[in-house]
Amino acid sequence: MSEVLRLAGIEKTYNRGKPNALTVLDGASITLNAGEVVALVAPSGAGKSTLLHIAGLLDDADAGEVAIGGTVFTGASDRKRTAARRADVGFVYQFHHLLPEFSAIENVMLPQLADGVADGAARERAMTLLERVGVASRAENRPAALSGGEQQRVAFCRALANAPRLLLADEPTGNLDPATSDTVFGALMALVRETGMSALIATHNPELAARMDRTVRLEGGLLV
Ligand SMILES: Nc1ncnc2c1ncn2[C@@H]1O[C@H](COP(=O)(O)OP(=O)(O)OP(=O)(O)O)[C@@H](O)[C@H]1O
Repeated sequence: MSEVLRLAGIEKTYNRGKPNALTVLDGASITLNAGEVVALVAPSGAGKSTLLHIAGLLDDADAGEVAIGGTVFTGASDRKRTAARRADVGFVYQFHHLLPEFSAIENVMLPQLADGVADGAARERAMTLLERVGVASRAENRPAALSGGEQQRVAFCRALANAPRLLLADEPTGNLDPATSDTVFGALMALVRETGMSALIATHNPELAARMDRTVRLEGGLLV
């Protein structure tokens, strides 16, 4: 099976060499194969966000190897990392981070336009994604006019707009009430399964974790 993400022996210490140095990752390793959806569980402050940022080439590890689609990015130039991030990785955060001055559909079109997709094609793909998660009727509204669950669904569509092979999500429904979280998470999982992408999804919710293929726990800087 083809490998989509490999983290090998990742180490990260904040404030390295200072009295307040804090080692967050101390040899964390994981491999995600194509189509695999993995729950990342950890106590607050254990380093989930740090790990996801390193996996998504947003932050550098002190040691260890990050490979996406079999290409190793350790020591790669910023240009190469940015290109890989744009082409291969979709991010979803606890808060949607949609651009407030653009409509829902424009938010989903923007990453495609930045990638050189023509306006018409970008609009069509955005609409298809919004339909799949049940928010097509709100496409022309700005984020402020949408409910929290709707905003988060639009954020999922934006993360998947460029058909990345890897989705990294940090408590993607952590901001929603339990019932909404359950439905909105279902919409995300349906999209992920349909596209066959791999995903690493941080969650505190054991019920959501149980809906993924397996769970890894971040403990003492290691993934177990
Ligand atoms: N830039 C930074 N400089 C110094 N310390 C940091 C920095 N970023 C994070 N930390 C610390 O590293 C630890 C891990 O942070 P991180 O955000 O990765 O945890 P987390 O598991 O995502 O937490 P939560 O579930 O609460 O969001 C925390 O103790 C945090 O205070």
